[in-house]
Parts: sequence; structure tokens; C-alpha cells
Amino acid sequence: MEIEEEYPAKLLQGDNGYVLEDVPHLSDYIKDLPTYSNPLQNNPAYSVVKQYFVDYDDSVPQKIVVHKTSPRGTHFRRAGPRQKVYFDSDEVRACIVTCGGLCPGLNTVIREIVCGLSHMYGGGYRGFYARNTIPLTPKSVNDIHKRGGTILGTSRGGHDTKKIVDNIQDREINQVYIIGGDGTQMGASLIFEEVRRRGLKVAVVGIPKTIDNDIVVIDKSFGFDTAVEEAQRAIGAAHVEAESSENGIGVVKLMGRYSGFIAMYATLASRDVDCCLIPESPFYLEGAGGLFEFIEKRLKENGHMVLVVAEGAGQELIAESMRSTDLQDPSGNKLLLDVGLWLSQKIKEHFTKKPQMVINLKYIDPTYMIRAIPSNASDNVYCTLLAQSAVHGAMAGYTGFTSGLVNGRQTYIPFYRVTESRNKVVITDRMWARLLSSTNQPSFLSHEDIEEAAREEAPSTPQQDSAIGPDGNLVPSAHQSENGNI
Ligand SMILES: Nc1ncnc2c1ncn2[C@@H]1O[C@H](COP(=O)(O)OP(=O)(O)O)[C@@H](O)[C@H]1O
Ligand SMILES: O=P(O)(O)OC[C@H]1O[C@](O)(COP(=O)(O)O)[C@@H](O)[C@@H]1O
Ligand SMILES: [Mg+2]
Repeated sequence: MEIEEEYPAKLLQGDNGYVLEDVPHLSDYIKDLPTYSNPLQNNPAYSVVKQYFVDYDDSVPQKIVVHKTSPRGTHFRRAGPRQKVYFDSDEVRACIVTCGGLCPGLNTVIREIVCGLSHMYGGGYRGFYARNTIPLTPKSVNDIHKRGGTILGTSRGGHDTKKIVDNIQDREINQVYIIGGDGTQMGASLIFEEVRRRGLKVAVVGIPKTIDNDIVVIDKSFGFDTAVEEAQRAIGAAHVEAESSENGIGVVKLMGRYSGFIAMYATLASRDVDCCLIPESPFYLEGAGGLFEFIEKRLKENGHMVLVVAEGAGQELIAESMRSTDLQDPSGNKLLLDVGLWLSQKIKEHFTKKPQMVINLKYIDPTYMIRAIPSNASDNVYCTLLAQSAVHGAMAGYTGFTSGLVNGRQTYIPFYRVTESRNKVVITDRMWARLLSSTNQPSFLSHEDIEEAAREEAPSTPQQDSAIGPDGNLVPSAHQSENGNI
């Protein structure tokens, strides 16, 4: 049976403004699918756990800060094992792919999907393209969580939905686990649509991966904690270098193409940073309130300083001062100019005009070193829960969803929700205000800038309070940002 129209959003209304943004299910487009008892009920590890199975109606609210009169709002389906499953254990043929940039924890997710299917449901495993597959068994993945990178390899570009689904069909794969960022989830959504159009019993499941933490709705992405921890080591080194020489300046570039979360959290965590520059907050170099003025002030006060810059910061400034290109990577992401090198050069040029102030600048670019390490303990546990949730969801017949943590609970989120926008640092939010007050750096914002930023983040619910104080200064707003917890 071929189905033509696009899959409609599944919105279920309840009392007091309750909305469940549900995810697709195989039974939505394949009738009379057989079901089976979940084999976990006979598994000695789980059978002792009271209420191990998730209640069909369990859901998780997207916003947890509410007022007396607030409507209950959007909810996502709670992840976890269901009493009934839609795959017989012997029937499962699963494949896993990793796409996009590297991120700590990829191997842990792979390991836990394999082990989850095998130990919990007793399934089998395959990859997409014939010559490119690696058979995965619990034995072969046993130690991989201790390694960085992905044992499956990864790439950008080359997405051909029809070819991929042909392959899934030819190889009789019925569960597809796709680990990747916004681009990958977009591709996964197209694969799901095609699978559904062809009426195939194939569960298509996404696991969100982004070291930049730029995926919306979820609390934070796996590997982010590890990245922040490792970034601190680079900041520590920059601080040692800066402190050890007169007018020492340490510049550290961190990842963050459009979202400065790594830079912001590493800055807050380390406390050694004097100024943090992120893509969301424009800055300028010359004149009153500019970066050069601030650097001079800090050097006079402390004799050294540390500057952290996210890779996507100041791109318009660089474009103004040098010939920029519109080159893209194979996935269509704009190739960025190296802001770390550019900024270091600009600072050096500025101080050559001030012979009374000889600086000593050291530039550290730890970006690929940060990305290549294995995940830390907390990310390892997080990866395990994400992977197990994904497996439980696929076994229960859910499809077209991303497995994600929302307000500390594992949930199933429809693909369109995680791809429709990008998670960014909200500079009129409390967290950025905390950073500004911890570094005491200038906000580089005029009154008009602040008003514009606040307008962009205009309060849409009573949970979102004003962000500008009577004096026009940044005032932390009392609401949670789009992704809640961090
Ligand atoms: N809009 C899109 N539609 C289909 N596939 C996409 C889209 N954007 C990216 N992809 C594919 O997803 C994969 C990873 O994308 P990329 O942006 O490099 O990484 P990430 O998923 O981490 O954001 C690539 O193979 C790319 O071709
Ligand atoms: O050099 P590469 O491999 O294209 O990766 C660089 C990019 O990857 C990132 O880590 C993000 O990767 P994703 O798009 O895969 O999430 C960016 O911070 C960085 O711009
Ligand atoms: Mg991307």
C-alpha cells in the first residue's frame, strides 16, 4: 500500500489546555499488526521491578514552571518499555548510522543500542549500504564506550532518501537508528516519510547528537558535559600562559557554530575567563565600550586576561575586514572563518600602536581535541538511557521520533519539533546575565540592541517575564529558556 500525503502532526487535546504532541506509530499506517508480550517481563533483572512498564498515558510536560492559571500546555510521550511490543525478538533486523560531526558518547550510544536489543529483546543488527556494513554484536561493542569517535565512521552530505530506503527494503531491515544533529534528524524525517509512503514495517528512530547543544526541546545533548569539562582544561592552560607573562593574553576558541553554549558553560565553570564571545551576542572592537578598551582595562587591573571565543562569534565583523566566501561543507553548512586567529591578529595589531603596553598573546584552538575524547561518566549514563529509550520505543512500534531528555525525563519527540528551530543562548535570559556578572565583561549592547533582543524573545506565555530593567540594563528573566533545564 502506497500512501501519498505527508504525515500529519498527532496532537491530542486533554483537560485544562493539555496537549500531547504524539509520535507516529506503525499501526497508524499498517493495519492489524500482530503484537507480542514484552520479553522483559520474563527477564530476571526487570521482573522484580514494580511497574517497570510505562503506562500508555504517561507524558512529560515541556514547561515545568507554571502559574496558577497557566494552561497545562505541551507534553511529550514518556519513553520506556511497553507491555506490548510490535516486533517478535527473532524478527528484529536493526541498523545504526552515525552522521555529522564527531561528539563524545557516540560509541556509547551504539553500544547500548546493540546491547539493549540483544540483552533486553534478543534482536539482530545490520547497517545501510552493502559494502559499508559492520556486523555488531554485544561482544564486538563491549569496550567501545571507552573510545572517542564512532566505530561506524561518519560523514557529511550524500543523503539520498530513495536510495537509503531501497537499501533498507532490500536488506529487510525493520529498525533504523539514526544518530546525528539537526541535519541528520531532518534526513531521518525524510526517511520516515518515505518508509511510511511505501507502507513498510520499519521503525525510524533518531538519537539527537550535537556537541554544540543546538538542538531544541531537549534539556541538553549527550557529549556536551564532556565537551565543557575538556574545554576547561584548555582554558586552564590559557590562564597559566597568560598569568606567567606580563600583559599575557590567552585566547581560546571553542566549538559553537550558531550557539555559544560550550563557551558560556566553560566560562561559568572555570572562572578564569575575563571575556566570553558567542555568536548570539554581537561585539565590536574599537571605541568606548568595545573589546579593546576592555582588554586594556583588564590588563591594567590584573596584568593578564583570558578570552574565550565560540567559533561562530563575530563572523560579520570578520567578513567586513576580509574577503569572505560563501563556501559550504558537503552538508550545506557555511564554512566559517577562523575567528580565533582573526581576533588574535586584531588584538596584536591594536597593541602594536601602544608601545607602552607590550602584550604577550597565546592562541589555543582545542576544538578537535575536545570532540575526539570519550564521554565522561555522566554522559555515559545519559547515552545509555537515550539508547535504551530508543530501543524500547522502536520495539513498541513507535516511529518517526527522536529520543530525548525533557525536564529530566526520557521522552519521544516528533522529528519536526527538533528540526524546526535551533537552540541558542538567549542573551536576555538569566544564564547569560550570570555569565556577564561573573566575568564583568561589557555586554556590547546598546539600549536598542537589548530592546530588539527582548522583542525577538517576546513573552508568549505568562511564564516569560520582561528582560529589561528600568535603567535599560540586562535583567535576568524569570523564565526557563526553550530547552528548560540548562
Ligand atoms: N535538510 C536536509 N535534508 C536531508 N538530509 C540532510 C539535510 N541536512 C543535512 N542532511 C544530511 O544529514 C547528514 C548530517 O548533516 P550535518 O549537518 O553534517 O550534521 P548534523 O546532523 O550533525 O547537523 C548529512 O549526510 C547531510 O547530507
Ligand atoms: O570540521 P567539521 O568536521 O566539519 O566539523 C566542524 C563543526 O562541527 C561541529 O562540531 C558541529 O557538528 P554538527 O553539525 O555535526 O553538530 C561544529 O561546532 C563545527 O563547526
Ligand atoms: Mg548541523
